[in-house]
Amino acid sequence: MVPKVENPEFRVALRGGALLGSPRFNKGTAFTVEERKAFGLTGRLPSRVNTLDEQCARAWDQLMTRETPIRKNSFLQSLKDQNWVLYYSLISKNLRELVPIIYTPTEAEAISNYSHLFRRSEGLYLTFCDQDTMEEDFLEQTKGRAIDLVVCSDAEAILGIGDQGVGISAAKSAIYTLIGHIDPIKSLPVTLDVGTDNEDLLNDNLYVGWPHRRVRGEEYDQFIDKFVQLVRKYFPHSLLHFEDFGVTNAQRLLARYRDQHACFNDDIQGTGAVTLSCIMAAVGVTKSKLCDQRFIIYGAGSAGLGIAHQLRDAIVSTDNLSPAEAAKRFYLIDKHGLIKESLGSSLIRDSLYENGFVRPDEEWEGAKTNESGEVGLLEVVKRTKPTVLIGCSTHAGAFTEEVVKAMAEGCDRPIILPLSNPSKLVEVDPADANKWTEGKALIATGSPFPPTKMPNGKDYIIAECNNALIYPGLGFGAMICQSRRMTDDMIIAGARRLASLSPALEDPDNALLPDFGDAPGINFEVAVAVAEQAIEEGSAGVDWKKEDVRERAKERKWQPIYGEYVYDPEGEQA
Ligand SMILES: NC(=O)C1=CN([C@@H]2O[C@H](COP(=O)(O)OP(=O)(O)OC[C@H]3O[C@@H](n4cnc5c(N)ncnc54)[C@H](O)[C@@H]3O)[C@@H](O)[C@H]2O)C=CC1
Ligand SMILES: CC(=O)C(=O)O
Ligand SMILES: [Mg+2]
Repeated sequence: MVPKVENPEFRVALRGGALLGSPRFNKGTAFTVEERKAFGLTGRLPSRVNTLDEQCARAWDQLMTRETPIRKNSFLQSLKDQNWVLYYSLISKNLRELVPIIYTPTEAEAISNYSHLFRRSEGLYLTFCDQDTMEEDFLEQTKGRAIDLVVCSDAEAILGIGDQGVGISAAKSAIYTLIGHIDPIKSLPVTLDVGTDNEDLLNDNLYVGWPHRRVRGEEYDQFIDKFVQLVRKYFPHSLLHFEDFGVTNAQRLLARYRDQHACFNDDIQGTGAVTLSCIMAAVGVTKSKLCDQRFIIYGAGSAGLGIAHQLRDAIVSTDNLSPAEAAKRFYLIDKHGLIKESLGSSLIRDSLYENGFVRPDEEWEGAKTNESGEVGLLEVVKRTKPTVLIGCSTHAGAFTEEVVKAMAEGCDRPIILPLSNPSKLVEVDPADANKWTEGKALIATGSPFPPTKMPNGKDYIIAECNNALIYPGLGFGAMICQSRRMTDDMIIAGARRLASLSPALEDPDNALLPDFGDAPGINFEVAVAVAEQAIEEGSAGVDWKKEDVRERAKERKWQPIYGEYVYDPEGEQA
């Protein structure tokens, strides 16, 4: 049954302790007197019946007694384990304050301590050594559930903190619910545990994942394929979201499966989309065009590749350039310096080469290099005079004063996006970038940062250019219209809609992207744009019409409010 937005009614088969132990159905002290009688709860609860608002007030007070972000994160995790409606309601009412607690930056700390903070399992764990029972395990966990969304990770490249063995899917799933209105019972976070190469975890007796080196090659591919085929078989209309895979697997898996199923790689496509929106807003402020920009992308992994492709495609479609011409505007840098022809071959560099992103050697003759012949960021900045500098390298502090000042010499309003997460890995603190450019830089970051002061004393709000500002809407849009694919045009439609809602379009001194506090409404608009595009290109379900999208999307929104329960031994159980 799809709950309606107001007063959803559920037929529930659970009673007593089992009902209080179900985070989906538990209401705690908000069970009404009638429900307490019908479900055997009268003796299990204190007398007073609370409203959801009262419960939120109590939970907020308790949360505030936890002094550090990580303790707040643990408290909220426990709340999620107990009562979904209360958890999502509390965070929805305080999005700006609490998203940084359950997502970047605090979630990075929680994931790196996953085994030590572990209390209760969440979602589906598929472990390489148990793959003989993969189908049984999959069915057991999804029994009776109409899954619309599967969020999976093999945890090889979590945020900027690398191989963590286990983690992230549940946090990304929660953001889908908070910002994208997706019913949590329809969303399945999946941990694909293929081992870890993280020595600290392998040597940790409390490590809860599979204590084995990462499985790679053919065996890895077969394991992932077995999982993807289960998703396709049992939930053919679901969206399959890949998160924080290592860059090679991220790229390969997306290419392999995106024509078979609605697949989405958040680090590649979600980051590409939100960065495109941010830069569209910034070029609106500078009154220039996308094709007028010179882009340096510092970090050529999943995020860097996704950003380069998304920007290049947008230049092609907006400014009518050929892909090869558009690619000439980009300078990509990885940990071996500027990616130019003589840097040597790798799967990633080869694919960059095919797409025209590798710079010709002759262009760099005479450039200053290090002893290994690599051309570093400062030299690239000095020689190319970029208008846009994007960081997705995990290299904290890489955008030094010298780099930022060199950039500011070459353009009036440098667009500087240090996107690495969590906050401690940011390529430049926005306050420094603002100071070194005398307030001229247009800045957005991957994790939240406080506003900085403009020379005129006004606050400059640092937009959060994080894929979480767009992936929930992209996903919701694809899901509601049962799109068989997540196409590039659907993603661009979502990115354009987000860009059109930028506060900087009305006031050039305002943030480049909307505030996270407004993310649910913004993502609803993104979802509508995505579904409209899916219908236009024939990817959506047959009964979808563009003019109905908005109303139908509204009906599908999940809200954190308590339903009314009727006891029914044949009813829902989890
Ligand atoms: N704001 C957002 O929405 C997103 C931010 N990110 C962040 O971007 C960062 C990178 O993530 P992924 O692309 O997934 O990682 P990745 O491991 O796929 O790529 C990292 C890239 O940075 C390069 N790199 C590493 N150290 C470097 C150094 N010292 N100098 C120059 N280049 C260096 C590597 O060669 C590689 O090309 C992470 O901090 C991640 O949290 C990733 C996805 C979304
Ligand atoms: C935001 C995100 O997906 C990352 O940092 O990996
Ligand atoms: Mg990620």
